[in-house]
Amino acid sequence: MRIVLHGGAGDAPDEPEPRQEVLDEAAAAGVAESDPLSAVETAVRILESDRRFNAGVGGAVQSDGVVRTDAGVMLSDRRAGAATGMEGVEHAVSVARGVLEETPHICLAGDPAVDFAADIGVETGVDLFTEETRERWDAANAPEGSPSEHLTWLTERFGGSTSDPTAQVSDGHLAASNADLPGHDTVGAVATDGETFASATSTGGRWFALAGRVGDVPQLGSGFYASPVGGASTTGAGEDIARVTLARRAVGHLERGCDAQTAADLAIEEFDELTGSSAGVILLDDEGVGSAFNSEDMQISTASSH
Ligand SMILES: NC(=O)C[C@H](N)C(=O)O
Repeated sequence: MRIVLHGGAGDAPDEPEPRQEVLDEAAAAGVAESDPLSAVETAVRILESDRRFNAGVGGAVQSDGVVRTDAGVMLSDRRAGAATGMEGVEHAVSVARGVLEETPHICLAGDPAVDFAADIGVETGVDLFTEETRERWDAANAPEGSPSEHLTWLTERFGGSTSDPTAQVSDGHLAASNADLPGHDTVGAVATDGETFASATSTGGRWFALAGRVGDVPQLGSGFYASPVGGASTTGAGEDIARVTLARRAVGHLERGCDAQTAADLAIEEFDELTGSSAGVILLDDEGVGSAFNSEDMQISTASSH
């Protein structure tokens, strides 16, 4: 088994060493599994449980003061599952796996996704706040009121208009890093046993997004993708990642014959040109690993059992 993980693209983390240790521990636990889907699930679950990452516990808070989690998983044969907008679900990746394995669908959302999680034995009702995220939320003085009343307040904090692509081009780099808690970011993994690739990505989304916002992570081809030649997991400004279907784009470069590093570099170069925003990607193919980002930092870890 071979695996590569990322701990999110964003500002330089304030606790790089302990984060790296957790990433390395997750990679080691992943390669010990017997199939790629279990490898990515096991690795991502460890990261979801660590408060230093924006996934599961420690996830970003939406404009109504709720942490909602999202995840997606995909296999080389294009079976896929995702789950989004779940309150109180730490292990979104396991719900996404459940959607892949147990349903004829590729994505479940909101309260019904939480009910499905409970039905398949994924713990629900978990407090996803940490001391740090609680303090940050309390200091933000969110206004009471309807979603439209939240918009002025959140647009200032979210870092620019997300409905105006021109604004994203001019200040996308700022927008991506502005709102996120430094060093707390989306997590993802890609693994292979030499035959099948599995990709997984999990997140709490972006800080101060409008309640109900769904980013790239549970969108097939944006936050995650796999095909017979390899797999990808992305991180960064989700609206912009979705605009260019970054994970699909990166795997497309593998399909056209690029090695994993060239494919990752090309995908981020194109993303940068098209959106002016910030993102990162990890890729795995038969030969090796690729990773690229245009944010300040993106920690990764790789492990192999042979
Ligand atoms: N930090 C991240 O990677 C956030 C994630 N891509 C989202 O937009 O939901």
